[in-house]
Amino acid sequence: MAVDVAAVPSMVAVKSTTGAIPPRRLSKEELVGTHKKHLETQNNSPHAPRPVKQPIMSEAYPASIKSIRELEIIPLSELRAETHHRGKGIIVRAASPPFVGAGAVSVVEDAFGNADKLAIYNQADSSILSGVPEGCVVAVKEPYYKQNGSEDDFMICVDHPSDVILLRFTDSIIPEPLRLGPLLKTAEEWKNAADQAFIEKDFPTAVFCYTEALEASEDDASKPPVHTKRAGVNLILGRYDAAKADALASRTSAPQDWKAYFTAGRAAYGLCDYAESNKLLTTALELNPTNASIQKEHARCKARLHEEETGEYDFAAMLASITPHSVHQDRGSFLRNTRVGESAHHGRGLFAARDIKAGELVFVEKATLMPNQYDPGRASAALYALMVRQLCDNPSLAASVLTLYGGECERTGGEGTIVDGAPVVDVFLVEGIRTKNCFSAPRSTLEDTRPSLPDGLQARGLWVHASLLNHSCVANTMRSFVGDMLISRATRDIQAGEELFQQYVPVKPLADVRGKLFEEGWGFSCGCALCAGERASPAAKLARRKELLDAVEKLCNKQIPGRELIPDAKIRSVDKLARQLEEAHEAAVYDGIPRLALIYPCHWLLAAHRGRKNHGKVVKYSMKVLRNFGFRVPDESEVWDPRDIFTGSGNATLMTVHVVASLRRLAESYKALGHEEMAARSIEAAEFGYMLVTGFKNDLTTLDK
Ligand SMILES: C[S@@+](CC[C@H](N)C(=O)[O-])C[C@H]1O[C@@H](n2cnc3c(N)ncnc32)[C@H](O)[C@@H]1O
Repeated sequence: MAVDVAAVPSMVAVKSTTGAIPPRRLSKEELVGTHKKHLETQNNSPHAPRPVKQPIMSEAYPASIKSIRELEIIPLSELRAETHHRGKGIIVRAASPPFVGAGAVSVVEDAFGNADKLAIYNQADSSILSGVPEGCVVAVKEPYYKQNGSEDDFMICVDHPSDVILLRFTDSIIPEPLRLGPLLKTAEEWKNAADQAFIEKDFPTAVFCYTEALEASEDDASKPPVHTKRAGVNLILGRYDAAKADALASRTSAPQDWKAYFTAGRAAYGLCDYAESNKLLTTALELNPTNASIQKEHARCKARLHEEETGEYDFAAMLASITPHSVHQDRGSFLRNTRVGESAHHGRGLFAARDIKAGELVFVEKATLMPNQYDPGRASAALYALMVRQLCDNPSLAASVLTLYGGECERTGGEGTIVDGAPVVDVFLVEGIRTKNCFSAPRSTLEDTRPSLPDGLQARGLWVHASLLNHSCVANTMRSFVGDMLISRATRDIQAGEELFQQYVPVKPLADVRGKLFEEGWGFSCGCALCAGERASPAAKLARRKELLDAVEKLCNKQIPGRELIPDAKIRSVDKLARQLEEAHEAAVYDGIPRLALIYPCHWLLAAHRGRKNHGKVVKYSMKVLRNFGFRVPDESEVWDPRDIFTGSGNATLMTVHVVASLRRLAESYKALGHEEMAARSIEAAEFGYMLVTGFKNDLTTLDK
């Protein structure tokens, strides 16, 4: 089932019945009656988009880490309202087809003749439980029972996908009255049913039936072909861990084992484990050296290993390959310039594994998870849904994803472990990790710098390596995107062993506004050279800077002039405010750090003088803009080398596309003033800066298009 996502509002309403067994609940007939009406609506619009129920963190509760076999099985009649039944479980049979919306809602019955409603959320569409078939028996671990509207209307609400398990028909835990007995008897019958489901493209059912075939099989010799088939279906479903395990289980020590190694190699490739994939494909090739499919996959894998090793990418070709339907790049991640270590600022951080020169690649990382969803109303929910799905489908992901910082979210320590055959996935932890670690990414940063392309649409993604970077407003790395590839370059020379930082979000000019953003969004107080430096400035000075910046913004309408002629009087007014603002930056505090509040007025003056072809003034204000970003430039336009600003400005510079734009204006005016050499140097510096911003060498004229 396609998951088309949008956030779903919470329906929680804590009622007076909290903790009590409800005196009355809807009867089975009432439940079925209402359910049928819902099903009729569903049947009228079978392809309606399926929303995602994104967790509400204030309602967080941990996923069960117990096996159903450790829990006390209770009847539905013992469920208490608004209660998490710790230490308890229920076993129920679906007595209706599901109503499929944000979750799958079914009428269920237990072995004691009770009926109730069961709502299962957050199941991947690769799981049968995303649409609980009528007649199947499920166990719900440590269920939560909630009021659902009217006084007698309740439902069992399962948020964590691992809190519900589909029981095999032969499972001895199923109480007698719920037992149907196996629908099919022999392994052969199950295999045939699986083959049929496969033909009908019902892959989750095919996996279920192949699993039953393996369980029903009485001789080991008949199992390898079933493993081979289940491996193939798991590969289609993107369940790469299971596909690899099945493929390896299908080996028989015969030359035909090349198929097993080939499938296992493709599964390892799907997990982006190219070293493992290479090993498996090499073995496949040794067993079947002339097979063209293996040769092709092997060559592809080698190309990924080459990228991982060298950091050599054809970024322009990658960009050209992007279409609205395809943003994912088949590339390896180049991470060897960096290492993970303990940060003095917070938890883990990334460090330079060698000296890295300004402009060099720090790392290039393929997204661990990034849905092709750029709709602002859906991008976050899509990433959340993908994270949950992948953690269910590929338990090996837990090692990198679930160890990421999750904010205040409580952990039991059991997250990611396999219980009752499935990984424990706590949706609140997943959401906590998403909010603290995800990045927004345009389809391409280069395209995003075009003034004529103002859509500003961004997907949300998770890059597990990049998310280990701590924040600094004056970061020594800068990220850009080509599809789902994150490119990180050094904004200045970095020595081996130095901690690497990135800006989490564009930095706000006023220290208090900026600080609040970090505190509220990520729970930290920034200690970078800029923030620490500005803390030494008294509140009265900050208030003065705010007042003056407000005045300039109001006077100029927060716009930047184009080529139009701005009246002298207005230029003089802005100039006066800019000088006062400059005076409100104490020399002792701001020596060697950016003066962000001055960037807008200087940028405005640069543009206003450009409109009047006042080239000397354009040079002056371009240099001021650079200075205010923290770059070391002389006060006056003497002979100097703009190409040195990235390496000779200390460790407190701030890099954005506006630096590039100012360098271009500088070049233009130097040229108009006849300083050809200075113009050429400025252009070289602008090109270098544009490479930092966009991730690779690009033509500056894109900024005019
Ligand atoms: C994506 S994580 C960064 C990696 C993190 N240090 C870890 O151990 O996984 C984001 C969290 O790191 C912390 N953090 C990031 N930059 C920081 C800084 N400059 N100072 C203090 N804490 C910081 C904040 O708690 C933030 O919510």
